[in-house]
Amino acid sequence: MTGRPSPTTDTAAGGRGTRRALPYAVHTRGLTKTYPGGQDAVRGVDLTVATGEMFAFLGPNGAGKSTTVSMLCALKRPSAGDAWVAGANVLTESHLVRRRVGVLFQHSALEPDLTCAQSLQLHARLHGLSRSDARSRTGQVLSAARLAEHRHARVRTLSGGMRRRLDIARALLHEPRVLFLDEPTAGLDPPARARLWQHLRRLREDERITVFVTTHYLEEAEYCDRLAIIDHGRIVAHGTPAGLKSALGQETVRLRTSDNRRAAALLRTDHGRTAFDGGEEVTVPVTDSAEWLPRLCATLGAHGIHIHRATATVPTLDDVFFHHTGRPFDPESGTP
Ligand SMILES: Nc1ncnc2c1ncn2[C@@H]1O[C@H](COP(=O)(O)OP(=O)(O)OP(=O)(O)O)[C@@H](O)[C@H]1O
Repeated sequence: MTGRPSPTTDTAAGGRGTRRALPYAVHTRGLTKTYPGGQDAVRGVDLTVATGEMFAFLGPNGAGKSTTVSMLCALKRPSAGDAWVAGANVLTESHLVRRRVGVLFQHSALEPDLTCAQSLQLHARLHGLSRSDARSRTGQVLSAARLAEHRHARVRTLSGGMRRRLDIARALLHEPRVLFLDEPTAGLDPPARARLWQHLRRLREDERITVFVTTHYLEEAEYCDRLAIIDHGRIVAHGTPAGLKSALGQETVRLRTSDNRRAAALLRTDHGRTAFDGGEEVTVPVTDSAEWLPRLCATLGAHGIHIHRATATVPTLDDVFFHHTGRPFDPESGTP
């Protein structure tokens, strides 16, 4: 890979004042990671994330999200392929990559017994900031995190959501260009998750950074400009949430019947539809539910299957996942 021109070539030295507008914050080609022992965690990932985007990397547990993030942050070495992040190559310019990215992993890196300000100043010093710069940058990131009034509170006394905001503040201390967050909402209740997303959107505007978030919550991917779905180490779909859904050109008919298993089998054989028995209901992707709903119900009625409930819905990201993988999205199901 050495010597190949980077699609995000950046000759600026770094630092906010000298940043150049790069077309891509992240660009990968055939990015691959095979762990010792033969575990193929990431299998030839091609990905582009535009500068300034809020990007979601969606996949079930074990799909390869954390491994990809680690390679993009130059913390794990790819087994094959190329990747550039914020204009630097992860293999040949790993020191630049590490300087230009902020990363938040699932476990907090903060010292529970220090105060918020002490902990951040310590990390700022670890990034090489002078004592006075560390103090002033700590003040800035605490304000951006809406935690200025908690600066003297001990880290362990913060709520889960506040702690995550403080973790994000820590990742922003050295003014990264790309912020990677690995499942930032894990362990938070739904209202705290919604507040954290609001916070991320505000930060993206205020700090003018690219935000790359991994998640296994389908609804969180909806908050992003674009997303990629990873499954068993491969990208199965990428695009805007609306684009991915409309590309299906489908609505979903949902039927609760007296015999879902038989109903799904009948719709497959009689109508050639992809009918899935999800236990509670049968789902059938169709192009026009107004046309298909009566036809499907008539077929089931003719075979003596009673319909308790029939509804039609526009596509969801769940449907997108199903379309590309042939199975419903289950956060726990990704391990090869
Ligand atoms: N250090 C390692 N050695 C061997 N296998 C690993 C290692 N780290 C991860 N794996 C395996 O690689 C695959 C991808 O793991 P990874 O953690 O990247 O997935 P993930 O999508 O981030 O999952 P989660 O949502 O559970 O964090 C899994 O099968 C996992 O068991």
